[in-house]
Amino acid sequence: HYHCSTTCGTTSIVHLFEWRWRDIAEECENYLGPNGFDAVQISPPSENVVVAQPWRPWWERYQPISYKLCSRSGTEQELRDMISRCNKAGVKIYADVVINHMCSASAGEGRRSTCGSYFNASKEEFPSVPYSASHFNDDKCTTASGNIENYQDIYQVRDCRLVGLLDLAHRKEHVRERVASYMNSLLDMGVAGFRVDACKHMWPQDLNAIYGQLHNLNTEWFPEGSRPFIYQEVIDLGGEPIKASEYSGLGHVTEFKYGAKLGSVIRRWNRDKLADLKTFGESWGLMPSNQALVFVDNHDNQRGHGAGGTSILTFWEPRMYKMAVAFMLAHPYGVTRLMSSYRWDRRLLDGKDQNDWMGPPSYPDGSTKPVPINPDGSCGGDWVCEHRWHQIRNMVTFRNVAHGQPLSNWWDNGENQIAFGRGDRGFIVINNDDCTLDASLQTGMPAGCYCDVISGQRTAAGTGCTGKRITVGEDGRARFSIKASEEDPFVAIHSGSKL
Ligand SMILES: O=C(NCCCOc1c(-c2ccc(O)c(O)c2)oc2cc(O)cc(O)c2c1=O)[C@@H]1CCCN1C(=O)/C=C/c1ccc(O)c(O)c1
Ligand SMILES: [Ca+2]
Repeated sequence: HYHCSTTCGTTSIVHLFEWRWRDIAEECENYLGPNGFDAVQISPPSENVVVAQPWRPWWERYQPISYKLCSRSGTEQELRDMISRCNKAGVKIYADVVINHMCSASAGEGRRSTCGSYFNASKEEFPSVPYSASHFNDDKCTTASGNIENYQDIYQVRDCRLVGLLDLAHRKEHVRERVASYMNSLLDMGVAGFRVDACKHMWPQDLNAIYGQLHNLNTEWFPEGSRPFIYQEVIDLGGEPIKASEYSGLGHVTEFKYGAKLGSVIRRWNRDKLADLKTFGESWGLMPSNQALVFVDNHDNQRGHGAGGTSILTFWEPRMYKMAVAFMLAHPYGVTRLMSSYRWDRRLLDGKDQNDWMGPPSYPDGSTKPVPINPDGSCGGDWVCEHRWHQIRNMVTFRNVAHGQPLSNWWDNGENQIAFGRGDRGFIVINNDDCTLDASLQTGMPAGCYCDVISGQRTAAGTGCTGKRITVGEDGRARFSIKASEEDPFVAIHSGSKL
């Protein structure tokens, strides 16, 4: 209905990176469901190698040992419990699945794994799956080292080892069956979709064969015949022969150009300016909106060296970050994913963070710490919880309320002041100039008083605003005045924030 503040079109995914299953279950019930988040992307739930050097890096979870469901985030039972509780709270679970490879060839042998399963990397033996040497691509790879040496060679990129990771042979029926069985075990538990890791390194035809074996969603929570939502990680910033478009017929694809370009515009690099965003979308070389999974930053490129390079905005630069996230959530392009991070001891040296490998807040034994929620709703410890910042939370609601409405009433000053609406459901004004924005703008909204959801929101009683108040006249116009010095130099109103 008109004021569908949380249910009309839940549209945002939040990546609760490295969170434990028990904390995710709590978050679904206490926060994500009530605030209209669509889904949680969880870290890889499969058993992975325990890396000692560097000590327990975040990327150890991208080196599988088996498809047993025990990891740093918890046990299989805790995973099942979390999925059930989140589904009941109206929050879907999308699992990050690592199916291109197993662990590094140099990971040794023994039981240094999160479930204690035996493996022998040099002999390519993973008895808990089972995989053995014939299930890897050694005979297909043509490089001397067996590793990917040249990203311009599409055969190497698919059939050789990515940084030494044992490359699975998806052309073989046994491997396809094992991978599909792993994904089906998650679907049968109630998972609603997948973030498929490193898709650039797998052949579309093999992925198609695997996806074709996937079950429908569990009917305990989803309508009969529902299919998993799939979004594929393909790091394509141009310059490589492998394109995101090769995968878009199989499911959504991550659009890494989005965060890179948005970061450059908001940082005002290379004379990029906010007014240029009037045409943001396919004309910028991005993929069609209905294929795109978009984000400002992700778990890898927020550490500086990942895809998108140095223009990527992160929680380390909160003022620009909130502006970028607000723009992304207000703009109709793509399916939006929010990053929820932890802080680490960043140590920049010649532009590279020496500690970019650091894992989540943890105890001396390596186990991950819980996420404490403070009385004011922020997170304690080193958990950043960007998704709990009120500006971001309120823009998730904005996106839900504006779901399906077209971009409308664009205005800009030719520099770094812009405004645009979503039909008659929402309107946002952003000042990224060094001077005050002072303008009377056509909002397309019904006349009345609205609360700005960035500087505050409607009071619980719905009688007043805790932040700025915007009056829209009978002609749909409203006056906006935003100083360049404000902590958050942008204003947003929507039909759910009307008094
Ligand atoms: O220096 C590193 N890696 C080399 C540069 C990044 O290359 C990687 C890419 C990668 C990077 C850029 C591309 O264009 C591309 O096609 C692939 O994807 C991965 C996916 C995995 O599941 C596991 C990995 O170890 C990687 C990886 O190392 C450190 C040490 C090993 C892990 N790692 C890392 O930096 C780990 C990075 C990582 C891990 C998981 C991811 O999903 C991801 O996107 C990156
Ligand atoms: Ca591969």
